[in-house]
Amino acid sequence: MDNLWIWLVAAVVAIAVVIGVVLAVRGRSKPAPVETAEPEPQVETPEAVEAAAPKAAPAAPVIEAPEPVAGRLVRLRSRLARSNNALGKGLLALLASDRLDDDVWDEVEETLLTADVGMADTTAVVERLREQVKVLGTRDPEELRRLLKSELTAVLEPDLDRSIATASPSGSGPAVILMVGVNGSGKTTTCGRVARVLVAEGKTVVMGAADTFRAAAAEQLETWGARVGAKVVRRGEGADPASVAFDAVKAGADEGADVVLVDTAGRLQNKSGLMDELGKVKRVIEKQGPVAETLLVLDATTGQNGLQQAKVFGEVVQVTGIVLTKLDGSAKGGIVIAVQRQLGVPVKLVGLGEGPDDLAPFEVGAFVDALVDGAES
Ligand SMILES: Nc1nc2c(ncn2[C@@H]2O[C@H](COP(=O)(O)OP(=O)(O)OP(=O)(O)O)[C@@H](O)[C@H]2O)c(=O)[nH]1
Repeated sequence: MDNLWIWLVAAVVAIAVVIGVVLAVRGRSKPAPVETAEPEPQVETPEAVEAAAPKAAPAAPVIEAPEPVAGRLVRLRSRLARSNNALGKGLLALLASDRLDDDVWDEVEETLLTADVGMADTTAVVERLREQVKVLGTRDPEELRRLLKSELTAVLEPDLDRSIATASPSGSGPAVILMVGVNGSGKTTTCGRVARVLVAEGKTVVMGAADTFRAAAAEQLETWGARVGAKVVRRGEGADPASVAFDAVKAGADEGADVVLVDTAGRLQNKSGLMDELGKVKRVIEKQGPVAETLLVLDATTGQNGLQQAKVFGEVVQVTGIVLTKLDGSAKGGIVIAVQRQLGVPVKLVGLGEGPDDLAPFEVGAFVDALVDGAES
């Protein structure tokens, strides 16, 4: 019996040992526990950081929407009136004098001349006014105001076509608009502002930076292009302006653009060189088709001086419209009358500030109102 107990105990111990061994072996073959320790810090190079950073999509250029074009002159009237109040007020004060004698009429004439109206138109306006006042025998201020406005309106030829051509005269291909004028007059700014309006009207526009004389001009145009959503064709500084203009027109034609705006250089240090260059730009463009519009950009603050320079341009390229810039900075609104009359070309656009929407279609009625009535409505 004793032996039986000994054997039983031995058997239990043996079984326990076997089970222990089996469990120990299993335990060792278990997968190692997942390590939770922090990974070794790695040295990050700027390149690695850049590569690891999520790639941001290139920011789409923000295309700006311009203010409506219609009625801009009325909206910007205070800019005009600010510098021209003297003309209207001065004239009306004179006309309201107790006695309208020769001296007063001489003063009326002088006021118009000081406002840069120019000799021929001043004489014409004064003569007609004198006659009307005499015939009507009126001294009523409102009637005099009406007469003055009507005479100024007449010399500004309100029936001239002031639209900007946006169709090619040949009927196919883009309408090419050439921007000419002395440097600093505002050609590049005008290109950008016109493009801005055209794009907003749903037209596709290509701009050619044919002012290769001044590198900043091409950059300025490119900035405008990005803002308004218009492609800009440019070459390096000193490139042949005519070839840039040609390439811009070709790009416009290839892409089916509606309008190609060509910005040109305007330095006058070497007048004959400049004019030769301008003539060549036009000729080269015309190998692909006629120019739809040649806009002469004039700085209103240069007065009669600017007019002389403008005439030189007219001898080389056939100017079809005038853009009179910086009218906000000129106290001589009468220059509009002189420019149009002496160049025989309509003023189509006027610049009344440096802002992107400060270029207004010229409207005779709104202009004369602002000139005579000043800032009051
Ligand atoms: N106050 C005012 N400034 C204007 C107007 N139009 C243009 N300017 C400013 O005139 C300066 C010259 O304008 P640009 O467009 O560079 O002249 P540009 O004719 O292209 O000059 P170049 O490239 O040197 O031939 C800029 O500072 C414009 O902002 C305007 O109607 N009113």
